[in-house]
Amino acid sequence: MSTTATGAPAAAEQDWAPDGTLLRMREVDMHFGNGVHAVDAVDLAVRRGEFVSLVGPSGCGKSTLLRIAAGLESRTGGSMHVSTDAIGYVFQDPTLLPWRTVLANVELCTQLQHVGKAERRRKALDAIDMVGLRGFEENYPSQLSGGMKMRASLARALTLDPELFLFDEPFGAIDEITRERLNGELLRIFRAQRFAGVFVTHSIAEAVFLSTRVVVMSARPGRVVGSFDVPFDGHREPALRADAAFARLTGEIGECLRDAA
Ligand SMILES: Nc1ncnc2c1ncn2[C@@H]1O[C@H](COP(=O)(O)OP(=O)(O)OP(=O)(O)O)[C@@H](O)[C@H]1O
Repeated sequence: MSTTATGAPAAAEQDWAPDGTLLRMREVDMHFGNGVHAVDAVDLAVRRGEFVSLVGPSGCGKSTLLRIAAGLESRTGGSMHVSTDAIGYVFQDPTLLPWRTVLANVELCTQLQHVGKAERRRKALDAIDMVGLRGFEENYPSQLSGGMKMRASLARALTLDPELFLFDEPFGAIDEITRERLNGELLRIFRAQRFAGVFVTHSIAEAVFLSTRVVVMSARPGRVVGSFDVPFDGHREPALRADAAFARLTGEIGECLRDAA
């Protein structure tokens, strides 16, 4: 999917991302019809193999930006290029269908894409394996914990083999220990798949632990006010959170966030 500033398809730009940039926003603006100016001239570029977290005060337009990137919302200004159709989206709510088992929920997206039965079963079982839900295929959502529901939601998105993976605060409602475990598992999946990730969170520690870069947004209308490269290598262990360099970086980002609020 590649669009111009007016939203029209730009066929000539199909191969526009030779450097692996899968998402590029330039001066993206969002004015809602009710007069809310949510996003103000945001520049954001994310390459394959980059995991970028967005942090910012509540209501600064983080979810709006993700929705624009996914094509769920039309920006009112600026330009955007998304150079893949393989987009995964994980919402804050796991959005599982209560009458379907874990396996049937995870098969839903590929089923909607008319992927053949054997292939979608294989993809679903692979994804269930990847998120650590093996053995729970026949359970219904009501039989799962919050963390397990989120794993199922993640697995469903993984079946699409996303090249651009968008996460809207997926672990916000999950207890801290489970959240840390899920962070480790998401990092492992990212290392294996090397998609381009954009992750919205209110937790600076989560952003630093997961990301290659953390982008700080101002209060509404959201502008980018800071961008911090995360220097740690991909093999991050939970103990990293106690590291002095980790604390220094979260401190700097926190300061930027306080100035931006
Ligand atoms: N469809 C809409 N119509 C009108 N206003 C909207 C719409 N969607 C979001 N907004 C407004 O746009 C602003 C940004 O909302 P958004 O959900 O993007 O913020 P956020 O940074 O993700 O917030 P939070 O961190 O609390 O989840 C808010 O003031 C919100 O009320």
